[in-house]
Parts: sequence; structure tokens; C-alpha cells
Amino acid sequence: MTIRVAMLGCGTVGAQVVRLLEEQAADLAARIGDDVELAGVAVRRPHRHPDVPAHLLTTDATALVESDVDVVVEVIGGIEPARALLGAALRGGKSVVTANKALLAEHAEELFAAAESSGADLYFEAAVAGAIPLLRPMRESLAGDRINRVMGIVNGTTNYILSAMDSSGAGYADTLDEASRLGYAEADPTADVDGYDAASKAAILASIAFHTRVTAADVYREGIAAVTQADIAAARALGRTIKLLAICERVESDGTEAVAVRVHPAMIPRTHPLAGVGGAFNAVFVEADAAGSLMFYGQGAGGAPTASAVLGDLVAVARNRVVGGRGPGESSYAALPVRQISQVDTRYHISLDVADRPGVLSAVASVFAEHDVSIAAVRQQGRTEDASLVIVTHSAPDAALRSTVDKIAGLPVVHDVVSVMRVEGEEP
Ligand SMILES: NC(=O)C1=CN([C@@H]2O[C@H](COP(=O)(O)OP(=O)(O)OC[C@H]3O[C@@H](n4cnc5c(N)ncnc54)[C@H](O)[C@@H]3O)[C@@H](O)[C@H]2O)C=CC1
Ligand SMILES: N[C@@H](CC=O)C(=O)O
Ligand code: NA
Repeated sequence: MTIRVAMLGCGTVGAQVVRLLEEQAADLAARIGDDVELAGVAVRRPHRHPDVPAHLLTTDATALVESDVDVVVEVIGGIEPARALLGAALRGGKSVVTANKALLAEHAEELFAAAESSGADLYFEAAVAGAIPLLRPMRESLAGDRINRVMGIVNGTTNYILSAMDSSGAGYADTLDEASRLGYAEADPTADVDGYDAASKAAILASIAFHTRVTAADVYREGIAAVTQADIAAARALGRTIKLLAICERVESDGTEAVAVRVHPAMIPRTHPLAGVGGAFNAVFVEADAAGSLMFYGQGAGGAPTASAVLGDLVAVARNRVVGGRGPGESSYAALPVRQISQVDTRYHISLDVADRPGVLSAVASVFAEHDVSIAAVRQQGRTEDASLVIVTHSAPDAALRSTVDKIAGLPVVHDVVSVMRVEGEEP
């Protein structure tokens, strides 16, 4: 039997999948135990794909999915038509490999149900952290452990931008253009800079880690558009740098176990392993009861790295077909409630311009006390007429920290709130 593969989309990732399929056909066949044949490539404009044999190109993705194929690889992106095409493929018993985190973060339930109905596979390693083997280790290798926390950098484009802003002071817009040119950014790069892409990935990670269905709408999200050079300078002054983090964690409130999932920029110590993760690289820490802390690191974006993950999944689903088995389906039995960020403990770094006169520090400190927020470190530096006051808090409910900042901003002695950013990593 030959495994016949339909490709949907042939852009940054798809072109590399087609190349690797062709270049490694003999090795792939040996590893799978059967030949793999590219049955067709659905594209929007065939003339733009001179590298793909013309007889394989089609603009009719639906017909290709309905044809005599075993596996459908989807690298179009977005919700429709990917959702309809993959639903039809899975219901028709075709295994699916997809890199589409936006789709999985919203419609995993129906896609897994379609896979279940026909006994097909749904694999999506490329959807989170590009080339890094992360989802399968979590779904399979750690299936006997209890994961408590997943934290890391899961968006290459924003990491590329923040790394450049930090190291060379490069401008935001130019760096974003460069990230798009290198094939890191989404078709609409606002999905990257506004944190939607990382939020989709966080939803997928949390769903797998906690055996609970978490969708993109459950994820608290802040992007990097508001991160300024002033924030970066404030971080540097404290030996910190700024990264866009995805954090998925078990939380307990009133004796009830729940999960909280958030994506936001955060200051981390320059000595933290995530601080050294530059460019489009991603890195994710997984903390589990028995395994302890595991770190996954590698290229999180780009055509060839992402194609590596797609090919790995293709081999896995093809092997399952050869032996007549299936990989794991959705595991959502724990069904834990999802907590809002307001109830989650975080820590803040707050940088203020204040009047340089006696009593200012105690006026500011009393607002913290009023909100039951404890201060971990204070640094005050006088200038001519005003002073710079930097405060780092201990952990407190995010809602209390926000109210504290709002009230401080209204104090007459506070001239300007220069920077407010959450802090992760070691206690200062
Ligand atoms: N570029 C990257 O570094 C990574 C991308 N991904 C995901 O992989 C997927 C593809 O991403 P890219 O290759 O970067 O995007 P891309 O925009 O370069 O490629 C998508 C291709 O699909 C084609 N397309 C759109 N609608 C179509 C339709 N109805 N039928 C056939 N073709 C259609 C487009 O013309 C385009 O060539 C997305 O889901 C993305 O989120 C995942 C990890 C990394
Ligand atoms: N746009 C994404 C691509 C990979 O998922 C990113 O920048 O990480
Ligand atoms: Na991956």
C-alpha cells in the first residue's frame, strides 16, 4: 500500500514540506514501511508555484480532500476553509496533520470528534513552538505524570522583535517587516504582535497539560504593541529583560483546583534561561510532579523548521495506518474550571516619575498597604525637580495590583507612570 498525501496550502511552510517530501522520499518510505506519494497540492494561484509539478497543483481543495488520499496536510492557516476541509477529511477517515493553531485553539472539540467518528488521527506538533518536539512529549511521554505548569516563549516573531529592541534598540516596525520577510510572522502579523498567536498556542498547551478543554477565549492576552524603549530601559536597570510569555498553570482558590492561562510581556532576570532565548527561537519549561522541570528549546518559526514538525507528524500518522492503529485523541476528562487573571497571583514592576520631596514614598507605599500588596524592592533616584521611583512587588492577586497602579497614577505627587510590567522568574 502507498500512503497518499494531499497538501492544502503551499506557502512558507507548505513549500518546505513539499521539498522535504520529495528529497527524503526513500528515507521516509523506509521509516514508515510503505511508500509516501504526494497526491496533490491545493493552492489559490497555481502559476505562483513553479517548483511544484504542474500535474499536482489544483485550486479545488475540496475535491482533493474527497479524492483517494490517506492523509491531509493542512498549511493554509486561519479558520475557514481549513475548518470545513479538515472536518470533511476526518469524517471521511483521512488522517490530518496541521500547523494551524488558530483553528485548534477554537475548534479542537469538533475536530477531535470528527477524528473519533472515523478512527482517524489528528496530529499538530507544528502548531506550537515550530520545530520543537513539545506536544507529543506532553501528550505521550508525560502521560504518566502530572503537569503543574507550562511557561515559555511560544511566538518567534515577537521574540525576534523584543530581542532586537533589547540588543540594538532597533525600531519596532522595521523589525516586524524583517520577521515577515523571513517567514516568521503570520499572514496578518497583528496575530503575532497582539498576542493572539501565542494565546492560541497557550490554549493548546493548557488543554494537553491539564486534560481540560481550554480555548483561545479562555486565555488572558496582552501583546507587545505597548512595550516601549522606556520599559526596556527600566528592565535593564534592574538586570532584567522583557519577553512575551505564555503561562499555563494549575491554581487553587477556595480549595478548588482550577487552571489559569495567560499571555503577556513580562520582565525576567537576565540570568533566567529564557532571557538568553533570542531571535525567532522558542523555549518552554514544563514542570511536572515526578519529572521535575523540563526545558524544550529550538526554532519556533520559519518554513523549514516548521516543516520538520509536519513531516514528523506525517511519518507518525502514516506508521499508524501501516499497522492499523491510532495515536491518542483528545483528553479532556479532568474538565477543570478556568480562572480569570484577576484571581491569579502575579508580581508587578512599576516605574514612576514622582515629586522629589519628603513624604512621597510613604504616600505611595500607603496605597500598596491599602490594597494588601507587599513591596519587595524600592529604588529611588533624585533628579532636579522630580525623582524616579521603581517598585517591585511580591505576589498578589492581579486585580489588587491593577487597582494599586490605578490609584497611584491619580496621586498628585505622581507625575507620570513610566512603565508597568509583570515580573516572572526569581523573586527580586
Ligand atoms: N510560518 C511559520 O513560521 C509557521 C507557521 N505555522 C502555521 O502554518 C500555517 C501556514 O503558515 P505559512 O506557511 O507561514 O503561511 P503562508 O501564508 O505563507 O501560506 C499559506 C498558503 O495557503 C494558501 N491558501 C490560502 N487559502 C487557500 C485555499 N483556500 N486553498 C489553498 N491554498 C490556500 C495561500 O495562498 C498561501 O500560499 C498557518 O496555520 C501558520 O499559523 C505554524 C508554525 C510556524
Ligand atoms: N507567527 C508564528 C509562527 C510560528 O508559529 C511565530 O512567529 O511564532
Ligand atoms: Na512543535
